[in-house]
Parts: sequence; C-alpha cells; structure tokens
Amino acid sequence: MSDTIHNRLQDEQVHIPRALTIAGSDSGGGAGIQADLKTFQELEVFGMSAITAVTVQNTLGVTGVYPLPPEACAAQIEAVSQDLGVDAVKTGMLFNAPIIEAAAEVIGRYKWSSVVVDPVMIAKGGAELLQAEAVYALKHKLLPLARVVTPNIPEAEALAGIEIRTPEDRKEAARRIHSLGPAFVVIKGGHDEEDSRQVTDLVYDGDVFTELSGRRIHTVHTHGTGCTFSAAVTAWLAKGADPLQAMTEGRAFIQAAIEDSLGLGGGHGPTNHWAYQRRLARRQPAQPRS
Ligand SMILES: Nc1ncnc2c1ncn2[C@@H]1O[C@H](COP(=O)(O)OP(=O)(O)O)[C@@H](O)[C@H]1O
Ligand SMILES: Cc1ncc(COP(=O)(O)OP(=O)(O)O)c(N)n1
Repeated sequence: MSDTIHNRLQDEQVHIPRALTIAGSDSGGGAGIQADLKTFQELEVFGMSAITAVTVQNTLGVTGVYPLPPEACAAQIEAVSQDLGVDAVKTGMLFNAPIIEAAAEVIGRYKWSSVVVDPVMIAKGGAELLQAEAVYALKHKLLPLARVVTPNIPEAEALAGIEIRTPEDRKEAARRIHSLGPAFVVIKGGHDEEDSRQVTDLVYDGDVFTELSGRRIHTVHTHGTGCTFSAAVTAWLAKGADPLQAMTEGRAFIQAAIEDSLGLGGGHGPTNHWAYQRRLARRQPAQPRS
C-alpha cells in the first residue's frame, strides 16, 4: 500500500474493505487461495482465507488433492467473521459435498449479501477439483446464497444440465442457473473456441443480458484465470461497487493479467497479478505528497 493511502486511512479512519476467500491452496501460486489473495492485495482490499483443500500443483498439472475436514473449513470462516469482519466473500475449489454444506451453513448464518461463487470443477489439466456427486449440493445449498456466480462454459453446462453450442444455448444456461438463486450469472467465454479474436463473458441479471468482451490472447499462460477474475469481482464488491461494475473491473483486471503474463513454468503458467495496477500507475502521474 502506498504511503499516501496509508496516511489517508489513518487520518480519516476510512473503512478498510475486507474480503474472504474459501478455496483450495495451489502450491504453484497461480490459482486458488494464492491467486485470490494476490488479487485482493492488488486491489487494496484486506484478504482473509479459509482453506478447503491442499493441492499439489504446478504449471504442469495437479498431482495431489488433500481435502480438509469440513469442520476445519467452517471454523476458519467463523474465526475471521467474528473478529475481523467480512464485506464480501468468494468460494472457489470446495471439493466435496460435506465441505460445501459446512461453508453454506456459515455463509447462510451470517447472511452475507456479497457472495461470489466460482463453481470450480475441473482444472485445465483435467484434475477433478469437485467430486461429481457434490454438484447437487453446489446447486441447491450454495447457489441460493450467491449474489454472483461465475461458471466457465463446461461448469455452466453441468449446472444448467444442457450442452452449450450456440449463443442462444448460453443464454438458456444463464436463465436456468439464475433460477437456482443467484442474482447475477456470468458465463465466462474463455473456453469458447469458436471465437478466435474475442472473449465474451455473458452476464444475466434475471432481466437483461450484458456482454463484457475483450481481445482474446493466444497464450498457454492462463492458469488461474477464473480464480483471478472472481477474486477481482469480490474485491470490487467489498469496495462497494455494484455487481455489473465489479464484473467490468474484474474483466479489465484479468485482461491485463493475461496480456502481460510472466511466462513462468513449463506448462500453463500463471497470469500477472501486478499488471492492472502497473498499467494504472503508468497512466497517472505520481501525486505530490502533502
Ligand atoms: N485467452 C484469453 N484472452 C483474454 N481473456 C481470457 C482468455 N481466457 C480467459 N479469459 C478471461 O478470463 C476469465 C476466465 O475465463 P475462463 O477461461 O472461461 O474461466 P476458467 O478459468 O474458470 O476456466 C474470463 O473473464 C475470461 O473472459
Ligand atoms: C486450488 C485450485 N483452485 C482452483 C483451480 C482452478 O482454477 P481456474 O481459475 O479455473 O484455472 P485453471 O485450473 O483452469 O487453470 C485450481 N487449478 N486449483
């Protein structure tokens, strides 16, 4: 955090936005809890975590998954909520139905209004990050508590129970997912191989469809894009943005992070969580200190 911001917070007693991620650990640092906390930090939101599972992972893939006991997940959420307070919360890898149920119980009890559900199911390399039999709990225990749900296309197909082949299929999937309870559904377009020039995320609020588009980057360094996007949306909600603003800013964050990727690792490398703020800093001349 810059000195200027630090001083302003001290002088004006400004509320420090706080966000909690309930997700798995990625030892490679590009996805999961690590991506979420890096994103919160870059967006000047205080980040907290409840770990659901430890994965053994690098840019070449996932070689181990060790879920935590559901009560350990719930206790982490409870501990930070009681002491530090939570303005917005996101869920990522939840792995099994007992963890989903434990997380949903605490989230429901605190009646948090800014809940982002990233329905993580399968890693890019094909590893199972959510057991197939847990999809029911995700749909019926967690989605009713969500303000925003952020499936990619295969996840949207699993939640909606239809195949997505055309733009109209994507809209129908969004309608079906919306009927499960979330106020906003965004079906992300990274997996839409038909469009080689653009990526379009389709947002549905139960009434209006909005397309958020950006240039498609042809790169293998897209590990953790979904985690990073949903974390940026959560950070903006914690700062008081409305969901559409938060998703627009979230797309700008992930677009910069993919465009300026770091080229790390021998497989699907991580995105660049510094890129968005560095671009902003280049556009704005430094402010003189008072
Ligand atoms: N090649 C790409 N170029 C630009 N943006 C991308 C690209 N791939 C994904 N995105 C963006 O990253 C986010 C995650 O998309 P997606 O890949 O569909 O999800 P996931 O990582 O969950 O599979 C979305 O906001 C999407 O628009
Ligand atoms: C611990 C952990 N959580 C989530 C993911 C999946 O992240 P995602 O953003 O969907 O990125 P890819 O796996 O598709 O690159 C993960 N890999 N690990």
